[in-house]
Amino acid sequence: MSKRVIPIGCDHAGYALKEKIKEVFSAKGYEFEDFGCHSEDSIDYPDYAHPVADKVAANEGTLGILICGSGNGISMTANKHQEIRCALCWQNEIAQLAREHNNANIISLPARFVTEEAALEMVETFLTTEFEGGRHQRRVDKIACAC
Ligand SMILES: O=C(CO)[C@H](O)[C@H](O)[C@H](O)COP(=O)(O)O
Repeated sequence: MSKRVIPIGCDHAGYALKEKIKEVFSAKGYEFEDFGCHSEDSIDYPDYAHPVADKVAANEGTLGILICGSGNGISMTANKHQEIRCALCWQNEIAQLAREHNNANIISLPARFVTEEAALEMVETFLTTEFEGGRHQRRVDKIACAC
């Protein structure tokens, strides 16, 4: 799966921002695999977070995007997957550090608490920032547990 293809998902609170992200980043050459939801009708975020997490987990090097109201429920769900490091981000430097230090492979955005402009900046940063490795690799390796 090309790194330019981005699995994306949301709940009803994140629907409008998901559509904006797709519009803006499609124009920049990214493609999206959209796992829904597809309207602002109330739904349950785990039903949309798990498929995105499955897709990212199955395709090493792929980066995904999840969006809900607070960003919490959707990231909690994704982080149940062993291979997923989903980072809840609310400002650009957090998104940068999520990639540089944590090798996060999904960004979680809190649509009800960030501006559209801030969210788009975070997505740009997340998709274009590389993991630094080194001491951070050692720490990331320790996240996984056998429990
Ligand atoms: O925690 C959440 C899931 O990650 C989100 O904030 C949801 O979007 C939120 O709980 C939805 O709330 P609503 O009152 O059902 O719109």
